[in-house]
Amino acid sequence: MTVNTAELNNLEKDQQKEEESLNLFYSTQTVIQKALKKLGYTNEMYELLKDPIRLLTVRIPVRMDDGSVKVFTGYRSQHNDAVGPTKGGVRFHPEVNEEEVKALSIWMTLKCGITDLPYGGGKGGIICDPRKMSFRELERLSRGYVRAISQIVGPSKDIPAPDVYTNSQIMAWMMDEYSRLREFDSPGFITGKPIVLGGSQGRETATAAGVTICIEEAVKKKGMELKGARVVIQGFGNAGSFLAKFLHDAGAKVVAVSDVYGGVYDPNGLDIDYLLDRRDSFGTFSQLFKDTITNQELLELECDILVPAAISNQITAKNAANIKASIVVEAANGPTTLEATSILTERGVLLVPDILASAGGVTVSYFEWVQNNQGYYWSEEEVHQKLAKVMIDSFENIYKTAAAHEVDMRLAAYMTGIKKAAEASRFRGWV
Ligand SMILES: NC(=O)C1=CN([C@@H]2O[C@H](COP(=O)(O)OP(=O)(O)OC[C@H]3O[C@@H](n4cnc5c(N)ncnc54)[C@H](O)[C@@H]3O)[C@@H](O)[C@H]2O)C=CC1
Ligand SMILES: O=C(O)CCC(=O)C(=O)O
Repeated sequence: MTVNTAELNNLEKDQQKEEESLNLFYSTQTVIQKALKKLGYTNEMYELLKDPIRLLTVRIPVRMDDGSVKVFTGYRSQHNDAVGPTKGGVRFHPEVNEEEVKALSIWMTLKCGITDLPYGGGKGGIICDPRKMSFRELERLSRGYVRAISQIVGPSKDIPAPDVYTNSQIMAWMMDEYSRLREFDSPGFITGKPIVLGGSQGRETATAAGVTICIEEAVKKKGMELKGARVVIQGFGNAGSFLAKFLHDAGAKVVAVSDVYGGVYDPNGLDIDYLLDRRDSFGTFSQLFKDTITNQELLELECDILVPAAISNQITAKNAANIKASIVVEAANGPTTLEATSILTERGVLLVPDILASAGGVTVSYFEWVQNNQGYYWSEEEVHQKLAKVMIDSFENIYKTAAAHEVDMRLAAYMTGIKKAAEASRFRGWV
């Protein structure tokens, strides 16, 4: 078969388009530009907000248990600090890269804007596979990361938190290392800590609680009932596992859940308590089962509500037409590409975007930081009531913005989220 030059050019263009749609940073910039334009800002504002103001790349030498030294690469990206200190999680994952961390830090600005928190966005990551490291190696890596980024972080500069494959133990080591460096106790340096070290009630389940509230609101908008609704969840870590529990307890039928290796499916509903009991600290359980499905099969299952709660780029132009759910709620950061967003929206699927749906985590992180600053701690009930108000108000605001501007929920969320950073930058005279 011969292919002529025009066909080759088209093939290259198609390939480029596909690559672009999977590039989180590029697609984020595209939506930021649209949102700023809709809000009437000049291109200068876009020039300021299209990139993080600061990105630090660090090399972290770690003595491994066998005596050898391994050098890890890490990042901390600070998108915009016009509103206040930057805030966002740290991810430990083999696929962490600079572009991803930059995009994630922009999304943190948007989440903080949507929920009206006094922060800009930050995010960090280390290229590593914590599943293949010992407890002590992880401790040395966590402490090394804090020493490497210590100049640009702090309780009123940039406040880290947990994200993929990091947890309250890692936050505790990081807080301890920072406190040692500064020679005073600094609980407000990081959130997502164990309760005994100044962690907040409800932070561990906050992301899932926020997603649950968004699902309740979305179900109402669609005129559906949560009780009996069939739910599929991709990912069974911090976000996915607690979400499965909350929805199961609310009477929904969780028919499938998955981890990195695959998923389990039962059209009659899964035994969520059993799965919670069997998962490990990395949100892994599926290897205990013989009869599993792939993550791709899971996304396309018959269901009413689909929640991607694992990693990015899961719903793409290739599978968006096969998604059966009428509500998709993004617990993960960046699980749906822009092309897939258009396909789902055109098909009438209600898509609740990541920067709204997963904002419960940073909201309760803010509550944790406030409690650390005032040295007075709230009950779980108080935290939950405050979180519910923030999530319901944010959902309603974005739903109304989408209707008023006749745009999808993602663009409406970007418009709402970017406004605060843009206005703060304008008042400071930066643009
Ligand atoms: N933990 C938090 O407070 C927040 C988390 N998120 C987002 O939620 C998502 C999940 O985060 P966590 O639950 O904290 O992480 P986690 O590390 O606790 O769990 C991750 C889950 O995803 C699964 N997974 C990993 N790679 C996968 C792949 N290639 N395909 C399918 N499943 C895969 C893992 O097996 C595990 O079940 C991420 O996108 C994260 O950025 C968003 C806001 C806050
Ligand atoms: O809790 C936080 O500060 C940040 C959580 C986070 O990294 C996220 O929402 O993606």
